[in-house]
Amino acid sequence: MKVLKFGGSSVGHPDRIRGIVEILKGYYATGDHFTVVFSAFGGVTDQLIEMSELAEQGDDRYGQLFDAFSERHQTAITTLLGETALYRETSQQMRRSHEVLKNLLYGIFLVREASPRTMDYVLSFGERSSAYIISQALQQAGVPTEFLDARRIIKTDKTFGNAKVNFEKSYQKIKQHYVEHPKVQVVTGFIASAKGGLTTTLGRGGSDYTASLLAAGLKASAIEIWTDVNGVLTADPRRVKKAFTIPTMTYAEAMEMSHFGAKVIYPPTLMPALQQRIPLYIKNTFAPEFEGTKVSEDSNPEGAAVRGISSINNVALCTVSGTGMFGVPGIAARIFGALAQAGINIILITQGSSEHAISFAVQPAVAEDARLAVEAAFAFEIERGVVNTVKVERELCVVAIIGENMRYQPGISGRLFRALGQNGINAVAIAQGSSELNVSVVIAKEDETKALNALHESFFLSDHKTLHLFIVGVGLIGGTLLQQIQKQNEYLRERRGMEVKVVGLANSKKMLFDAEGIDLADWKDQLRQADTAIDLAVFVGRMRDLNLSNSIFVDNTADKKIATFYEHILDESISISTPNKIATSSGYLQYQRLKRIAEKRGVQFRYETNVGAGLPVISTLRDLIDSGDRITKIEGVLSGSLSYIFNTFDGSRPFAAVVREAKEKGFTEPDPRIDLSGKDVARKILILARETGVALDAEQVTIDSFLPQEASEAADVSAFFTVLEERAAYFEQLLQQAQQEEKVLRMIATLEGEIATIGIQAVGRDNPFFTLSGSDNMIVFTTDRYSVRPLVVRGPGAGAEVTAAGVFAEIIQIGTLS
Ligand SMILES: NC(=O)C1=CN([C@@H]2O[C@H](COP(=O)(O)OP(=O)(O)OC[C@H]3O[C@@H](n4cnc5c(N)ncnc54)[C@H](O)[C@@H]3O)[C@@H](O)[C@H]2O)C=CC1
Ligand SMILES: N[C@@H](CC=O)C(=O)O
Ligand code: NA
Repeated sequence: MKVLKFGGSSVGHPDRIRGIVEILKGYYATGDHFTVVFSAFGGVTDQLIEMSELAEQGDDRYGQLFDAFSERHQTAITTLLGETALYRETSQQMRRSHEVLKNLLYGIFLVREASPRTMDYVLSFGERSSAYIISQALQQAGVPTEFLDARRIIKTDKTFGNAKVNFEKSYQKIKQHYVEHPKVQVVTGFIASAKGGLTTTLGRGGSDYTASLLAAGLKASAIEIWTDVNGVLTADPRRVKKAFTIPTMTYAEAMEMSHFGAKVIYPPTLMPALQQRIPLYIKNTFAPEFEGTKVSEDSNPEGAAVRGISSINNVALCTVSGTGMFGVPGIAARIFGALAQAGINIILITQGSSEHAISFAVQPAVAEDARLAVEAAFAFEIERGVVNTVKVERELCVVAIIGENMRYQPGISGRLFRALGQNGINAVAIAQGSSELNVSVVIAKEDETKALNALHESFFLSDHKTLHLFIVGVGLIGGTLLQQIQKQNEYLRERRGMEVKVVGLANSKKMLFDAEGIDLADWKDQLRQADTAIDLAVFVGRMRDLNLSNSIFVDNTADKKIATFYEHILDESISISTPNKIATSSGYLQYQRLKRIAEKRGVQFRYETNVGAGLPVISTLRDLIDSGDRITKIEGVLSGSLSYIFNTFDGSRPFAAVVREAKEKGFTEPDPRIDLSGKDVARKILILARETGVALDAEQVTIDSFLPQEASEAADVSAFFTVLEERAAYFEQLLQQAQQEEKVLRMIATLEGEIATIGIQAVGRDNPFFTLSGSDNMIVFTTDRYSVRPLVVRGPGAGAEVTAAGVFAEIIQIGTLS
């Protein structure tokens, strides 16, 4: 024998009931014995409460609600039974029953009173109507059924609203009834009766309770709870989009999950069945073929350590502290005694072993009462200053990981706190029961969704991670990056288990957000049509408010302003990847501060493309230093555009034309004067110096400019090109001089000790920089270990594809680390 229960919205509408009839027909066809429990049609219990309240207040609008109630059931009968004899019988029977309810409501209206006893009777009409109608529909579908009013078999005391079951008597009646009634019994959930035939109800989760009592009384082989979701999920799917069904879990785990508000089952009411170890299946009426969740006592120590993640979304944390608490027995008893006396339920308790403070979480609504109760209990100590007044912190929530197997696996808490820490979520209080069934952490309420997602990703989807990108600047590099992401997303998803979503995008005019990810196929149109003007402060505010896990800010501009927001962004625990050199090459103190904040917040501040574009220059330098090498000299051709210009300028075209070409090819900075003046190279050698630990500032880099003075002083880019054109002969002369000596021109940067210099040099065949071509960069590291033959990094050091790819790779690295 199996006990099935259908409830909530799965009995909300005749169409859905038809689905249930189909499921039950299937059961009947297999020849298995079963009985089925129904709760009232979705929303009906609340409507009955509302009618009674109106009637009690003398408000005759209760009549309209009653009419709607009656109509709803008649419509269900018509829809389910059509024009048949059974329809007429059912409809009439229902009218007779509802007439009683109508009179009852009128009685309440007259005496202006709805006692708990009366209310239980009123509420019984919900289950009695639904179970009766469905039993008739099943009969019509060929399943021989009988409607069973559970008041006949479940006996309770007279605690109306939440009656206590007389198990012995109920089990006996259940057994007897089922022996005498071989047809499929269609049972009303939630209701029972007390001595004298008085109607009672079973309290929260009442219909589950009915099913559980039947299962225990009948020694059933299984209970199936049919609802409107795919079993118990790893997390609340409204908050965690990637939550999935937990295929098996233990009773204890199911109880923990439900305590935290996974509303699928209400285990306290399932106790009778659980005590007899009857397995429980949670299934979806809308997807009957789906396996759902099996809850049983089988635990599998080999299985996943964490089964589910849950939260309580609003708590207040009260802390009692003071010097008078250390080593004094009875303090905890007094605190919790006072709270018990005030009728306050405690959600979580923590005390550090210094015994200096005890914290407990309660519902915010009772926090003030809790404070008063404890302060009254400790009035004497508070007056003497040995116990402090109670500190109440609000706007908090509790997130918890749940699983029986946690106790077998070390490292679970480490993972928990790493996931929270990397997302900038501060743990206010921590509690873990010694059963290790759950680890609970109190955090800020605003971080709840982010925390749930971060934890879910960390424990269930370690091979499935979503990165949330906020990209500012969609020029050459930014635009190419978006193209690369769009092209590579499928590979990353399938091969690396990584989803890269661009959730914020801005150019110099507009900004655009979509937490689900902006469609990269037409980001240009979307940005053009966006109605929000770019405002960086607002952009940063939105990043914070969206509060998404694994958020990364990508600055693809050359703008100074944006760099001023970096500190704030890192402080919000958002990582940064940028090709923009402004932040790293401005004041040394700011550079240091950014690194410190990133470290403090456990996020990444990365800028590999600042030097050598996509070439691994900064990472190589870091590897050398981290592994204990000492840098003695760095020499390099660090400008892609100058490299290209000198490799291309052969006298056949004017110098200005070659510079223009370098700009068109995307090698120069948005303002090419920055490259030609040596400023860009100066920034790069400065960054390398800083990475080696030399605290240089820009003024300390000596630049030996090769530009004629008028070019250096040109007011804007167009004036600059005019000067380059006018001074064509000057550049030709530079070239000829080099050519006469069979040399080539190179802009070379050098760092030796604390001295950084930059200058143009004519180099011959014996010089390693001689052979460079295209936009090549070449960085030569001389170190203690690489002293005779230095370590060399060489390759294209500018250009859209290689630079964007460098940024993209860095984004993936950040994602892998987080
Ligand atoms: N082009 C290259 O080969 C390399 C470039 N970089 C760096 O990459 C960055 C971007 O360079 P490109 O893409 O070549 O320049 P770009 O001029 O093509 O793109 C920059 C974009 O940023 C936008 N922008 C400027 N200020 C903005 C603001 N406040 N808000 C929103 N958008 C803003 C501009 O409108 C422009 O579309 C620069 O910092 C550059 O130094 C780094 C390595 C190599
Ligand atoms: N404009 C730069 C691009 C890379 O940072 C260069 O020419 O090297
Ligand atoms: Na690089």
